[in-house]
Amino acid sequence: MPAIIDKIAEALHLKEHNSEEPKPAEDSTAADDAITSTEVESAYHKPAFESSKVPVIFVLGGPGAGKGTQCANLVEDFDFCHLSAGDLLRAEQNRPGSAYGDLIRTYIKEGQIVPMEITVKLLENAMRAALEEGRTGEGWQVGHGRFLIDGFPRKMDQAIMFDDAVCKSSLVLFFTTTEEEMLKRLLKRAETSGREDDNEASIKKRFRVYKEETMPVIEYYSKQGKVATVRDKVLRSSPWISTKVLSID
Ligand SMILES: Nc1ncnc2c1ncn2[C@@H]1O[C@H](COP(=O)(O)OP(=O)(O)OP(=O)(O)O)[C@@H](O)[C@H]1O
Ligand SMILES: O=c1ccn([C@@H]2O[C@H](COP(=O)(O)O)[C@@H](O)[C@H]2O)c(=O)[nH]1
Repeated sequence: MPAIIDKIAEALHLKEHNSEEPKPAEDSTAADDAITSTEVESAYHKPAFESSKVPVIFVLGGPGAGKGTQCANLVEDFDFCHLSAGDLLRAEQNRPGSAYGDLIRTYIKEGQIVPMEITVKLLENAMRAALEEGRTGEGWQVGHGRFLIDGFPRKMDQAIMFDDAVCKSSLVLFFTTTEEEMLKRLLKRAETSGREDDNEASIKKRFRVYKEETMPVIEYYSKQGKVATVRDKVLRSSPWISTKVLSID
């Protein structure tokens, strides 16, 4: 089985892994029983969803790296609910009566990152709605579900807010290719996408924001051993075939 599937299976608790095995209780002393203020605080500021019941996989990569394309494959393979942060923002932008429509439009056109409170709330609401839908399938039962969150977190503040307040992420799938290739793909996509940011000026701004704001997020999760990278040379050999057949380095 290719390594990427192992990583996903582990994130979905389908696979045995040793790192978080509960340790058998040892004889305790009064000192051992003391609780720290950090423990008390974290008990009162729990994320909305528990990662053991609701595994979340972030999907990151530059604009046009193929995140959305590969997510569609993973949905079929693993029964994920796929939430694209960009799609949720565009839906909110176009929702009649939205207080944030104009703000979101301006940020997207400029390739800037919308204030985190808006995006994190949209994601939390969408997750809650999916969990309450009564969906069936692998990983789905009352209070349980599995999510692929595409194009998020784009910035460190979002990553921390989501992990703390919504759900601790289990894995980051990182799709990477050259800027030249991404530009070519996005200009091609522009012929049909109707996206206001699929034009050369916006794309260049998105590349800059990606390097300055999103790469540090990938490094942050990488240091935690949570990143699985899929490189373009692997993707290119089978671009339309499920990630199932791909390997990672
Ligand atoms: N491996 C690939 N080889 C060639 N073209 C691809 C490949 N993957 C995706 N594409 C095409 O490139 C374009 C961008 O892909 P996609 O929308 O999946 O990227 P994305 O990373 O989700 O982009 P964005 O962040 O801008 O939403 C699409 O038109 C898609 O059909
Ligand atoms: O967390 C996010 C995700 C996206 N945005 C804005 O949306 C556009 C388009 O995102 P795609 O993932 O390419 O659909 C992005 O350039 C940002 O402006 C965001 O602000 N926060």
